[in-house]
Amino acid sequence: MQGSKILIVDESDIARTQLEQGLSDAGAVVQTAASAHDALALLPRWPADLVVSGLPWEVGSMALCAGIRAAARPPAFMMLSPRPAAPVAGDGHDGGPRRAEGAALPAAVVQAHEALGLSAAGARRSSPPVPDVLRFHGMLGCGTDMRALIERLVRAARVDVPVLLSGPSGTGKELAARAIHGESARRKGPFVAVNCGGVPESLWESEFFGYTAGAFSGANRSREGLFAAAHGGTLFLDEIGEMPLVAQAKLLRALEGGWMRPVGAVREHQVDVRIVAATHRNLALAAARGRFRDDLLYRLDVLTVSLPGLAGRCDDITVLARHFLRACHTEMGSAVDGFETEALHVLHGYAFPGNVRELRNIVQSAAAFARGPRIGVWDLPERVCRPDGRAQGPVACATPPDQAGTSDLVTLEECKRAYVHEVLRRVRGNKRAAARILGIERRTLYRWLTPS
Ligand SMILES: Nc1ncnc2c1ncn2[C@@H]1O[C@H](COP(=O)(O)OP(=O)(O)OP(=O)(O)O)[C@@H](O)[C@H]1O
Repeated sequence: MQGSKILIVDESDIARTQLEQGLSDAGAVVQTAASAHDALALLPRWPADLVVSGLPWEVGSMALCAGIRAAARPPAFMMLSPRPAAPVAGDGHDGGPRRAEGAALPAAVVQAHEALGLSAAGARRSSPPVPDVLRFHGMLGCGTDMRALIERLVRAARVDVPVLLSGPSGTGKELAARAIHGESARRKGPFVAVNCGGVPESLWESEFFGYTAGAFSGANRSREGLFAAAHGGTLFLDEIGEMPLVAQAKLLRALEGGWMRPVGAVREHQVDVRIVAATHRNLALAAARGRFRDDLLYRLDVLTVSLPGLAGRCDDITVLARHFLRACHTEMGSAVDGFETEALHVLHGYAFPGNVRELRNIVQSAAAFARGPRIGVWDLPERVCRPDGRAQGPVACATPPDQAGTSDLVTLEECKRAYVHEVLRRVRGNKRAAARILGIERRTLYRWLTPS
């Protein structure tokens, strides 16, 4: 029932209200109509998973049923048996099917809904469709951008020259480097990764080139460096923009022909290593400012592959969120098995400054704290729902300079949505309580929550 879209059609206000409240409490998203005509007018705009009709067969239900069957994607149809006539003294049972009344009516619909196996279908239909998923050496995504990225990585893997991966933090640069290695002729050789920003300048040479016994005090034994460890394979230099200038000069020498000399050694060794480097910085700008060597940049910048930020890539967000949730099943034993449509909607609008890594963390935390079987808006971290967490759309990017300082302002509609989500989050998804706080009817809240 959770997330299923149900349209109730009944001429009686009382019956509609009873059903609406009972089914909403059971987790369904409910709309109502008083006649077959109104219902058929609503359905193209609001595709329901199930239509529940309390109209008599000849006066309404037959027309409704015929209209639904003509739809491109007909919802399931459930007809309530006729309302009992006014009781007649001494008439205990008329022999026909008895219609549940009062609180028993919604419960009977929920039961029938489940018996008909509509739950899963309903939930599936109310979520966005799953786009075709592309997988490449542990990378997931969909659409033309992902296809183009895979093609570029495959082409980069085929030629044995340095590759420079650029993109904001958490976009999958290390994953892409592993993919290039795994797809290349060097795949049987080692893949050695190092974060250049994490190696102190004083240790750089011994870390990368190794040292001989007695090269310095404490060097009792010789030790091979990262270049030697990557011989025959790929050396991944993450955050190369953070490398000290002195180290850059030494790296350049090693890249020219693969020659390097361990600290304390007399002779140079030649190693066969392919370099894949990554950065979140603009290296050309860093070079222009004298913080990165031009000649090293030219040497590295033979093939470049840029990885895009996650914000606004709705299909990828859906695919990745589901992928990380599946991982939570296996790694954390989480029983949460999906997302409320609205939660995905909120994720689609979030700016994701930490990109895919942040999405993974958000899903893990939501799965750990979720109260229901599916992740709802109220399970997402607060920052994701706040207006200042929203991705800046093309309109904001196009803000003219004389309006500088206003690009973080959102529309009234965005502000309303964010506030509604915040209220829902605080009341842990209780829509009755949220509607009370917002001062609106529950059906208005449902309408706001239904993506147009
Ligand atoms: N396309 C993707 N499919 C699946 N997982 C991904 C994808 N992109 C990134 N990830 C996951 O996101 C996390 C961050 O990825 P990764 O470390 O490769 O990013 P990065 O760009 O190298 O980050 P940084 O610049 O901070 O080092 C990892 O857990 C990675 O598995």
